[in-house]
Amino acid sequence: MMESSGTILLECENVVKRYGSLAAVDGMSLTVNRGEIVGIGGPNGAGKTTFFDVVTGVTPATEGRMVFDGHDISKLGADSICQHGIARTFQLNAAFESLTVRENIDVAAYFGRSRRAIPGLKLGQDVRRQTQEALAFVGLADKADATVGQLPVLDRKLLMIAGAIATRPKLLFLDEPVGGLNSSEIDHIIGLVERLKANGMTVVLIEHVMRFLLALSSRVIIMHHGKKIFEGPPQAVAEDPVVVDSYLGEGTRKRLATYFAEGEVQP
Ligand SMILES: Nc1ncnc2c1ncn2[C@@H]1O[C@H](COP(=O)(O)OP(=O)(O)OP(=O)(O)O)[C@@H](O)[C@H]1O
Repeated sequence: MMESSGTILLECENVVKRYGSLAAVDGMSLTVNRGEIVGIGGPNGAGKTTFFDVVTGVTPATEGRMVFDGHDISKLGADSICQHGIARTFQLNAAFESLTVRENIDVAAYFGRSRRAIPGLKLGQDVRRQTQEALAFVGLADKADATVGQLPVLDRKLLMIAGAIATRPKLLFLDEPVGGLNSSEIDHIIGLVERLKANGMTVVLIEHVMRFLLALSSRVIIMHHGKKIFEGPPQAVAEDPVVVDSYLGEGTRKRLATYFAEGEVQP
């Protein structure tokens, strides 16, 4: 079997990112298998977003090796990495405010999967189809002609996810996809990510909302000070004394224990 069709989609080995004397990411290794959802948690400043930035080429790694779908992407820039098939969303809304929903997704679909030497933005049928599919998938088709600046917060989150999936990625990175959302909006995004998984998407997500992280992830990683301090199934997160000490605290540990025991109380 060729490496590119094997089980492993992404392999990161000993990734380090230094900003001056600070090792924001300090020797992270991570393997992501096709079709799984991996969740990353950890306190503010743990290095989660920086890890995403390095893997998606937003900033170069100081050290380490990253292989995606059989290609060494360690030295590639963000555009090439996206064209290889990794897409991401950002913690804060990243969109062209004065363009419409459709126009924003067109831009992602146009630039996302092929190298465009002359950015003429002459949209072909393929781009239009990708945009339409992404809009329909996230449920924004009715708002395609709305200006982004007028959208409520949930729709903005959906827009970012639509932009990412319009590039037809093999791997989707979601950075705090439910930050700032209320409980029913969180449920809405849980449903959407479950549908992505059912459609074969591989997802790595960062989230502080434990209910979201634990409901979706088959494997959870907790980072602290740039390092992985825990990796295991969601049920084991709150059992880990180091995670409870450095991140969750005793109150959340108890809530999570009840959640897993009864499946009712929301952490
Ligand atoms: N461009 C940068 N220049 C200098 N330091 C940075 C830069 N980006 C991040 N850092 C630092 O790296 C560390 C890790 O930050 P990062 O944003 O990755 O943490 P995080 O785990 O994503 O936190 P949060 O949960 O608050 O989003 C922090 O100390 C941050 O101040």
